[in-house]
Amino acid sequence: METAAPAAVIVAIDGPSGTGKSSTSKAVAAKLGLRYLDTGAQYRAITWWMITNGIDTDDPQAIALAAGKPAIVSGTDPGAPTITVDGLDASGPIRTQEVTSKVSAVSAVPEVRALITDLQRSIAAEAAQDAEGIVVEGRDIGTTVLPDADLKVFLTASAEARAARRNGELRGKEATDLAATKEALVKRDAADSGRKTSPLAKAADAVEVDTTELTLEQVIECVVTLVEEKRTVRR
Ligand SMILES: Nc1ncnc2c1ncn2[C@@H]1O[C@H](COP(=O)(O)OP(=O)(O)O)[C@@H](O)[C@H]1O
Ligand SMILES: Nc1ccn([C@H]2C[C@H](O)[C@@H](COP(=O)(O)OP(=O)(O)O)O2)c(=O)n1
Repeated sequence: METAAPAAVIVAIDGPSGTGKSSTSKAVAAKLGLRYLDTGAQYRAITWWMITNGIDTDDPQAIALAAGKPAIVSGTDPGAPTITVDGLDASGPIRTQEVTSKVSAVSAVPEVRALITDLQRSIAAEAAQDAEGIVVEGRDIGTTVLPDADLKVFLTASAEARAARRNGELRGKEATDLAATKEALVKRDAADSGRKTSPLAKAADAVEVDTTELTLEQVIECVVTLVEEKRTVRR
């Protein structure tokens, strides 16, 4: 008797900055043969385009008018994720402090969210058709983008732990002051949680994992187990 191919699995991972979403999502997707989408990179990409095209990032109307202009393309291989804007590799420029400081304002504009949300849904639908599924990480994936995801995980960690992790990444490049990193991170979380349109929030049916005292490997293992449980139930 022929067995039907297992249905694709859709995993949503949300949480504040520095909780380990990107590292965990990439590793889980690689281990389980799934695709990977970093939605924060897409909001960073549109922010970078606004800055380089002279759009005032404090002017929501100007942002809304320009939102449809850049073509943002995400590559979803967890081993080598890519992001381009109008065909240009944006992976470096989207990580500057200038983009980080402006991304919350740009991503709060409803027209930006509508466009990027559509893009995210089409990437997830394609992965469900052509691959074994996808891990999508961000702020509103479980609540708004993919409310029917098979598994929703909400990662948390203390602000101190998150600031220390971020400083570990920045060391030797830009600022390394722990208090300043923590302040900037808390400010961004507050903006992302406080905006009107699909704020950073835990979905009611998400599994919350506090990563403060866990190693990255422990978090990855925890999420892999949760995905495998879902797959077993459905097979
Ligand atoms: N549980 C953990 N323990 C220690 N460091 C971690 C842990 N999870 C992630 N990190 C590190 O913290 C930094 C931020 O992680 P990242 O995955 O980019 O978080 P996010 O995507 O939530 O902003 C990275 O340098 C990563 O290696
Ligand atoms: N689904 C998402 C993902 C990110 N954003 C916005 C809000 C975040 O502060 C920025 C940047 O997200 P990103 O995940 O790259 O941020 P960090 O890796 O935590 O620094 O994008 C969003 O509004 N919705």
